[in-house]
Amino acid sequence: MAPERIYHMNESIKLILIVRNPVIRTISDFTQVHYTKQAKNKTQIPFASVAFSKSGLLLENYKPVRNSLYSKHLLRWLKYFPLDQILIVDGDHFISEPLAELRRVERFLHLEHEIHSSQMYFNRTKGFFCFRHADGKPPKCLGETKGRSHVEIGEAAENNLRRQFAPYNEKFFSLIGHRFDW
Ligand SMILES: Nc1ncnc2c1ncn2[C@@H]1O[C@H](COP(=O)(O)OS(=O)(=O)O)[C@@H](OP(=O)(O)O)[C@H]1O
Repeated sequence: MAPERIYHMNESIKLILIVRNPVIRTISDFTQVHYTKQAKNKTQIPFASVAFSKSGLLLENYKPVRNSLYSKHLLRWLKYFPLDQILIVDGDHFISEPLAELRRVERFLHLEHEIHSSQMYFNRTKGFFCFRHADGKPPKCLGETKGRSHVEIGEAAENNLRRQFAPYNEKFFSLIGHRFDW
């Protein structure tokens, strides 16, 4: 639905897709669900019971899982847009070297380099890079719901996720002509 609508709005639009290791993305999403439930005093459900069937199969419709099946989503966009209109940003690399990924975004959009290395600094308390405005305004980190410690889902669940994401990852790599170390 969305790709078709956007295509009709502007078929030469440039799209940016940010991805990270889908296992970590799923746990990150589940962590978000966990804290939202906690804030509402709702019962927490263990990861394995919502993400896997009784026999251990990945439940592809569980949102944190579904949104991490990149090949499925990308295929829908590729029906309307060629790959060279889509920039794939490496979200894991963005965490450790944000400026390098931001430069790629600037190049893709044919923008001048507006962000300088002096504006990105590592905030030890946050454990992530934060941003200094050029005009001397106070520096800005992302909010406290970004970059929290993840809920422990256990090694077996992580391995199960890794194994069942693998074919989707392979499909994604072949669609984009590039591999990630997931
Ligand atoms: N500089 C900086 N500061 C804080 N967080 C950073 C930063 N760069 C990347 N990230 C990662 O961004 C993740 C949150 O982005 P999301 O796309 O999940 O946000 S959103 O909830 O969809 O709005 C968030 O995921 P979690 O660590 O799981 O919270 C971060 O790992």
